[in-house]
Amino acid sequence: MTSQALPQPLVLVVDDDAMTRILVTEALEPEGFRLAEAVSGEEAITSFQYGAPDLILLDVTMPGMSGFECCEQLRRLPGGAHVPIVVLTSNDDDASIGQALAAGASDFIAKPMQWRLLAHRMRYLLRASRALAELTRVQESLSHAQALARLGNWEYRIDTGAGYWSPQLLRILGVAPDTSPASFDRLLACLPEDQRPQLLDAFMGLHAGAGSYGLEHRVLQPDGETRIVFHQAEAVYESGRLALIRGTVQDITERKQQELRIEYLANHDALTGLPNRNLLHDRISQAIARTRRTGLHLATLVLDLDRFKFVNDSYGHPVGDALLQAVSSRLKMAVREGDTVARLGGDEFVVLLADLVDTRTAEDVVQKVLSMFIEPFLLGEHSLHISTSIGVSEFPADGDTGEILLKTADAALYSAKDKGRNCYQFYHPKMGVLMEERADIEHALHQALARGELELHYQPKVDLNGGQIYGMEALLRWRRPDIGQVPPDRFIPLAEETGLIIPIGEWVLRTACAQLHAWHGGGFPHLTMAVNVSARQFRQMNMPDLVRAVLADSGVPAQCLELELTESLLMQNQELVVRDLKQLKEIGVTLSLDDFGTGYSSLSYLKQFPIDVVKIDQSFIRDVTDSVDGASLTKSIIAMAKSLNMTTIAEGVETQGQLGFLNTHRCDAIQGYYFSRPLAGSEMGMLLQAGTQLPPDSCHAEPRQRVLLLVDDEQNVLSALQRALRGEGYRILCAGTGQEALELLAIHPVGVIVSDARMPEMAGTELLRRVKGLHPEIVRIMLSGYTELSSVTEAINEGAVYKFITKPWDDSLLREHIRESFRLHEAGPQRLDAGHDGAPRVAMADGAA
Ligand SMILES: Nc1nc2c(ncn2[C@@H]2O[C@H](COP(=O)(O)O[C@H]3[C@@H](O)[C@H](n4cnc5c(=O)[nH]c(N)nc54)O[C@@H]3COP(=O)(O)O)[C@@H](O)[C@H]2O)c(=O)[nH]1
Repeated sequence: MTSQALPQPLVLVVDDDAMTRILVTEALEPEGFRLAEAVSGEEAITSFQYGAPDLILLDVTMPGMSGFECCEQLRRLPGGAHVPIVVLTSNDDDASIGQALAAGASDFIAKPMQWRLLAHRMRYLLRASRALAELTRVQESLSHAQALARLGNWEYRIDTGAGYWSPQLLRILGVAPDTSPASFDRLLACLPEDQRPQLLDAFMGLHAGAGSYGLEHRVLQPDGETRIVFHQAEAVYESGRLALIRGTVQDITERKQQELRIEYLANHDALTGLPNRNLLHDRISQAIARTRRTGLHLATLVLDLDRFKFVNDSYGHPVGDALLQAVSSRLKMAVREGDTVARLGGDEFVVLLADLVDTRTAEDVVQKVLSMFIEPFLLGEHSLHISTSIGVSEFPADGDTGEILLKTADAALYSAKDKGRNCYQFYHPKMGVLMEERADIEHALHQALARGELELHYQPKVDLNGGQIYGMEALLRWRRPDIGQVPPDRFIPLAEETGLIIPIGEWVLRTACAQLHAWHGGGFPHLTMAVNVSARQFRQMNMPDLVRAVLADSGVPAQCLELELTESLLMQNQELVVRDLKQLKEIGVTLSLDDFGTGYSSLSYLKQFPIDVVKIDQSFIRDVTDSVDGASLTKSIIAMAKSLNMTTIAEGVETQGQLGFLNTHRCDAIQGYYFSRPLAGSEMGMLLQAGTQLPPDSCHAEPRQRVLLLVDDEQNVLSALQRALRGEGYRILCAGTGQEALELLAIHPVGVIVSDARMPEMAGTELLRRVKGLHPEIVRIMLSGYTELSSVTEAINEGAVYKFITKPWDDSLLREHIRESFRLHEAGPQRLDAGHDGAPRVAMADGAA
């Protein structure tokens, strides 16, 4: 801003002498000043409060209030501290000058005044006053800024040794303002001892020619508090010589603490406080570097808790978290101070063992780590037995970087898990190949379903009460192009891990039900289909909803679908599992427990679940003929299952001896290579058509009860037939109409039907035609008088009627024909069809053929 732009300055002239006031006015007004007048000190005070003059000319000798007193009062008024006050004194009155300056005057002018110079003097004073005001403002604002930035500054003059510390620096150092010299030594003394050499070196560096320094250090305040500061200083040269060193000290404690917290969080696991993956990688790199130098050994242990998921699911996440914390404490106890225990996430921990004398020591520590899991973990009211599996890799044999060491230890962990729980495994190169294979399978599995590479095979289940196939188990197969069949054990766990089990599991259920529906329609209406559902699959899918939808879409009756569940499934979150299993039972499906005996559950534990069938695991069956344990365990499973109203099926039956054992001990059914391996759908169809069954001497002594259906609209005929057949051991069902007969056939495993020819609504011929279509395996016998022979002949020729018995019948012949028909039925469908092409099949049961 230029001087012209400034408003005209207002000068207050305070003098009891009118002449002086006039002369001042005449000297200043033409020079651009405005003038105000006061004739006394009192008037000057009032005038100042109202007029806010820019400058005051004050006579010292006035009646009433003296100029000195007036000056003092003006200084105390708001806005009066900085206004320039020029006192008018006599030329030789040195005492008054001193007194006026002491009273706060800014300057003095001796009378008589040089009027010509007065305006210049006034302007100069005003400029000086403004500069002073600006300087004060800048100082205040700097002081505020320094306080805000927690930034103090200091100066040190080399020639005089004089120094200056700003108030903010004093605050940072925790030092009260005092008269002690603001020397560099005193500043140095504010640092903790261990950090003083660092600052001293930097300071000496300035003396030696370095232009500046900047360093971070701590200061120790007298009350013991430590602050962290960023300290900068520079050398100032005058005439080529070092004259001054000045510096700033900024308190960065809070920022530093935040940085440290952020750094901590970035490097540690929040739940356990253990180093995380980030920090672990650093530690491994350091350990590798040290091992290279020392020639000692380094081992990396990767641990995974066994059944941690089960703990989380069953007891909830707070218990899971507490378990992880307890595990981290035990792991720290198992290793030395310098070793690292880290958590990579979930239930995966890493222990880094550095400076080992040899591999044996690593093995000893691994054993020690395992032993840390012997005692149960006490978490609130829970006492949990938890074990861990450990994979171990060593530097440099198994990898020369942290990444590779973790990868190889991971491969070893997989192998340890494969071996079973609670064990460890050192890395071997062939495990790396397995890991790569795993990654490859995972990649290909993503496309397998869409590319139609999955298929189902079916393994028959055979009823030991008669030896017939009553159902089958669907077993998933993956035919990888160029590679061939991948066993389900190799890809189902991966499908579970990746979530692919959801679409794959649905595909299995739909495909199995569609195939079953086709077989039902193809003459095997009582077949059942078992589908495997793993624990993870059950958890990830809404099984009741899916089963409802698939049954509705496929048209398969619920009773014909069986779900094979695993024990681990029942050990999951019990409430939810029981709820879903109950829903499945309401739908009507059969629930069976797969691989029974391999898990932890006892049969009595199973009572709480709505399980219908127990599948005895093949590991027991393998031993039944040559191991007392295998035999007695299998016998007790069969006995206990029966006592709980569950049926039993033995899986993995491979030999006649095993079959004989199971038959003798009344196992209900068998499945295994002895009868048939899992077959492709078409092969299974052929096996069904062939009516393959176990030889009668391999089955229970009494064959399955024969079911006979009698159909006649006359009750007395039905009664007479029942009387004639009493004692034959049949289960006899009776129907009064064709419709009623069809309904009974849908529900019961009827082997032979005997129907009257002449009935209202549906004639016997029509009924047997329909039975042929719906249940071709049932042997159909017509009961009729000679008069209906012509209509019956047609049905006979169509194959709808297998035998024709005339009324009135001969009881003993009737019994013989029906026995023969049952034998035919039990021989299987191909025997029934054998008589189709021209062979005589009409028998006259009254003696007529
Ligand atoms: N969740 C799903 N799991 C499935 C599905 N399909 C199969 N599986 C499970 O994979 C495991 C391995 O199955 P697989 O290789 O098919 O082996 C089965 C039979 O082939 C085999 N078996 C049958 N009889 C014998 C025999 O006499 N000896 C012998 N050594 N092995 C035999 O046993 C397996 C049958 O297992 P199980 O289910 O326990 O009855 C297996 O755990 C399958 O459950 C699927 O669609 N979903």
